[in-house]
Amino acid sequence: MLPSDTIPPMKVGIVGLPNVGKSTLFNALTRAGAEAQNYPFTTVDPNVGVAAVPDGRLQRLAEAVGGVRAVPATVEFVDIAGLVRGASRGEGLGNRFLAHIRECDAVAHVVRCFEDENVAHVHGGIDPVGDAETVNAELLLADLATVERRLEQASRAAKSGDPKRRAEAAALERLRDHLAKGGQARTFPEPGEVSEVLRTLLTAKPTLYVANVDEGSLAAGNAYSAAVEELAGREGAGAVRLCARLAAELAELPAEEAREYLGVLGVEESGFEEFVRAAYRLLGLITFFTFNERECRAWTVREGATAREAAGRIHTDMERGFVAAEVGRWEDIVAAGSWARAREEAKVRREGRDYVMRDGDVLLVRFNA
Ligand SMILES: Nc1ncnc2c1ncn2[C@@H]1O[C@H](COP(=O)(O)OP(=O)(O)OP(=O)(O)O)[C@@H](O)[C@H]1O
Ligand SMILES: [Mg+2]
Repeated sequence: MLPSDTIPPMKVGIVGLPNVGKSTLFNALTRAGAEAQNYPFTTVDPNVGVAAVPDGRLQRLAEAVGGVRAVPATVEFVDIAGLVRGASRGEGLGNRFLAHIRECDAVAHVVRCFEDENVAHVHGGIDPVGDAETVNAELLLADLATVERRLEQASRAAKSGDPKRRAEAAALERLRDHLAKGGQARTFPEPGEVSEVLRTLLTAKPTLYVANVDEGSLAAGNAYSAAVEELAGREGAGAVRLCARLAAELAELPAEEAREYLGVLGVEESGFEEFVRAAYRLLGLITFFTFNERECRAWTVREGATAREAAGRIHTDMERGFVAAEVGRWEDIVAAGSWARAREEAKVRREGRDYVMRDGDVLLVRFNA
């Protein structure tokens, strides 16, 4: 039986100006030890790493189903080189990183919200909204160029008089005007008309702003992070607050020590757990669980996935030979203390292939190999 490695992992690209903390965040996420240094352009080739999705339910479920090993779901992160003004014209490392962003399913946009005179800022002062706009302007210009090219092709095709082609050209024209006025593709009001080109646009990607604050501002935020949250609200993007440096340091400590340190700062988490969860929500992903006598595992599927599709996440053979599924809720299994007990209590249902999975479902697949 082959694992279903045909399904690409969800990929989140980490973008932002140089020296704002992207690689530091990446390290915290993946503990991959990507080089984080106090000078711009430390990162030239994107680092790709896999992060476990923090999920407090998993450990409890693993205990209930027999005290087995807990295996978390994962998301892939790509640490992309710092973006500078002129990138859309190929300045700095221009086109290279625009291409890297294009390959991602979502974008985490890191903005500097910490003051530290030892860390150079590429444009002088701390100005997270201005920084974000600099990066966004480059992404927008790149998108505008893409749409202009498509519009040119569509206009030529529309000369034939084919009404479908003409409608397409008209929609592209409206999209171009939207971008030219500074609107991100994400907020274009008629996405249905241009869905194909939208898939290739950088500003159409689900975006999460990451306000990278100093340790002391983690609990309550600061004026910079508040401004970033407001910006995100205006743009239909998400926002989280974290301290990348702290998260990276804590990733190196034993769990108990890390918890104590966070307690001193008055927070439960360094913000990085919330970041992964927010990225997950942003992508419209949900988690389901499976278990056997060796391990209890969390899996990722898109919202709306059916039981059969979920089975395909585990093994292509399970999808192909799918017969039925037994489905329980994680909290019922934990409350019952075991799967067998939950079944006795009628907390486990039999479902067919078209059952729509819910976040927190525990799935046992019956299939013909
Ligand atoms: N929250 C924070 N508070 C203080 N310093 C921080 C914080 N986050 C990151 N730093 C520091 O900022 C510097 C730059 O970080 P990092 O190398 O991660 O930036 P980068 O965005 O990846 O830069 P580049 O675009 O050059 O690759 C490092 O010295 C790092 O320790
Ligand atoms: Mg870097």
